[in-house]
Amino acid sequence: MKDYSVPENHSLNRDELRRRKGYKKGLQLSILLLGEKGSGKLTFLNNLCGQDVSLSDVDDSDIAKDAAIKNGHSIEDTNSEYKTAHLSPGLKLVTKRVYLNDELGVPITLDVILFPGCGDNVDNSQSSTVIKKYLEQQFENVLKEEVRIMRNTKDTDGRPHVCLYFLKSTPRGVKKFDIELMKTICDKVNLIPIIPKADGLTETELALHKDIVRQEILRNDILVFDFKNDNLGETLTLYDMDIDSDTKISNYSPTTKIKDISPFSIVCSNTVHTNTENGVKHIREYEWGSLVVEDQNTSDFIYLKAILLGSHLQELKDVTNNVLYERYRADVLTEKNIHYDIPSSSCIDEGSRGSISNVSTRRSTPSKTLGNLGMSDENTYNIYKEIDEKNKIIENYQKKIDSLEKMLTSPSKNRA
Ligand SMILES: Nc1nc2c(ncn2[C@@H]2O[C@H](COP(=O)(O)OP(=O)(O)OP(=O)(O)O)[C@@H](O)[C@H]2O)c(=O)[nH]1
Repeated sequence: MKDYSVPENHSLNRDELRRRKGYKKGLQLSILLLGEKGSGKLTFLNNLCGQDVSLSDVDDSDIAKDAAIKNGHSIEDTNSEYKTAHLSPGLKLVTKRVYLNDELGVPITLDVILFPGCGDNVDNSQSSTVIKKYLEQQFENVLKEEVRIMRNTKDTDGRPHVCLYFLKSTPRGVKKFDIELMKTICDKVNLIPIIPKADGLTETELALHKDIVRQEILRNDILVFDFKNDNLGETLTLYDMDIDSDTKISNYSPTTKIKDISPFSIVCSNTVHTNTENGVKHIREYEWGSLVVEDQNTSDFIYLKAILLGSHLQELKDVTNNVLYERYRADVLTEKNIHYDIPSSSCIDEGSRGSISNVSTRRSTPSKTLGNLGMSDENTYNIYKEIDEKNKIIENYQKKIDSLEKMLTSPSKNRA
């Protein structure tokens, strides 16, 4: 497995780093934000995007809604009333597409998915199931599209590439509901736990809460996105930033491993401060003074932003597609008794590293077709039937083309 940490004697320039991380291609990211009401999701989103992301003007063409509704679950899609999720019990689904002008001049399309009401109801027992089904539905959509002759994977791909899970600090540690939900979805989406509103905690409390979250994650076998040996220096270089060495109490250095600072503790704010020198900054004001959200010593916010929109954007997508989806795909096809060859050697390319190791699922030519399917599996049967029919049509056309070609190559014979 490749080690992406920067060797001590070689500092990568920006171009090399961009190439390594595939920074230039595929700058679209889908983010799922989970966490109880008031945990700071929307404020974080505003700060991440550098703009006011209003969720009240969500348009109907949003990516996730159809899949969830088709799935037959009681997700009530909502636009303007998501703020009242607590009044009308249930789980809602809100999606939003935001266009970002990335600071390095590369535009990014951010698809945001939220489930207002998640964890806020008196009875939350259905939330985990619904969200899991929703994620599976996204995988299923891609799988169905893949076997079609005329594929349109771009428009049917609603898979979130990362789930930021907001874990508010409580005197009793992490809530049982949050643990259960993280456990349920962690093999379907790259999970990154977040401690929001870190300004409400003293340094000791924050360290303790980080520790508790880490322990709960380990104890409950929750798979979180694995940053391997990636370090902050590399991540910040991509954002044309260095570790702020001027500051009095910087806990981090360029060689600090990202995995060592997770879960990310963040401070966010909706108060915007614009000045010509530093551009748009967000300020959190207190009686005793103010904090700049984007400052490195305020919280882990700026590191998280650089990771999501820079250094790890492509990797989050690669792991979603090559690890999480491939595993789902292998599971589904095995369950449906479709004997695809699954070689024992791993095919996850070197760049596609992630939280789930030991996944060895390679797509290869199907070794069996229609005749091998269990007839009870109507859906799969229909898909393959459709393929067979389309293949026949193509064969007929091919025959016609062949005979036309023959006519053209021997005109004299035909004329005679
Ligand atoms: N002190 C402090 N307050 C914060 C922080 N982030 C957000 N808030 C405040 O917390 C409140 C709730 O924030 P939201 O961003 O609306 O939270 P949310 O999770 O989107 O809530 P819902 O939309 O109701 O699900 C707002 O008043 C924010 O200003 C933070 O880092 N520190």
